[in-house]
Amino acid sequence: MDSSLEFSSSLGSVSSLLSRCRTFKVLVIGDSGVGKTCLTHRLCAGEFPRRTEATIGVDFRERALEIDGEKIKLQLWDTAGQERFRKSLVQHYYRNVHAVLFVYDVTCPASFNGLGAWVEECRQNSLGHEIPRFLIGNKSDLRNASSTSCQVSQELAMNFAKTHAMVFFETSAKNPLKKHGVEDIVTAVGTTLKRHKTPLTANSPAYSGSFKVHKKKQQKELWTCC
Ligand SMILES: Nc1nc2c(ncn2[C@@H]2O[C@H](COP(=O)(O)OP(=O)(O)OP(=O)(O)O)[C@@H](O)[C@H]2O)c(=O)[nH]1
Ligand SMILES: [Mg+2]
Repeated sequence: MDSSLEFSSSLGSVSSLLSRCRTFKVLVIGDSGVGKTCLTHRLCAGEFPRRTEATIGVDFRERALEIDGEKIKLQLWDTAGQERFRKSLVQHYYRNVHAVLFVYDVTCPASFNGLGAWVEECRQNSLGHEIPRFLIGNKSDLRNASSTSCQVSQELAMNFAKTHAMVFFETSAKNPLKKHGVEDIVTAVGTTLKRHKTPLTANSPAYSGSFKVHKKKQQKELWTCC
């Protein structure tokens, strides 16, 4: 081979190596209507979607970030909360997961009480205890608007997080105050994963779009609510 050609092709592979970054699969689970889609939009695009529909199957979103000089990518799997839209995909959700975000709605105690079932689903799909878990109470902007009897206290959530070895955050995908910013979540997940020693997917293809469960007929949205 021509030596100049050889040199330029090896330069090409070096630059492609440099542009690769470790990609981590982050599963986002929780009851329907807690705001997983809005939250992942906020984490990845920095905005609150004007309108959402119940997720069918899974939607993929990516967020690139830099931690201590290393560029990494979080590949967020925004899963369907409704059983009928997720059941055939559950095993795919859990394959090669690097972290899990458990989301509930702070103004909907039912969604908090439902967390046990999500922890159980993780167990049934052999999610190891070494996989970092994060508990996120969403819709904190509604705390002042709803009565305290219909809210999940931070103390209760912190106890749950402690029992299940989760890192706890409360935030709002709609109106994140600086104090409860979603960037803190991104940084915490990224920092934890960067340190983590699990095998990583390097150079994995960029995911975007969605993977739908086949629907027989269009069904109306069903939000769990208080
Ligand atoms: N006030 C407020 N509303 C929110 C917030 N996040 C989501 N919502 C609203 O909650 C509803 C459900 O949000 P989604 O993100 O679609 O819920 P989901 O968890 O993805 O639901 P599934 O896809 O069915 O599992 C929508 O009407 C959102 O506008 C928030 O932080 N504050
Ligand atoms: Mg959704």
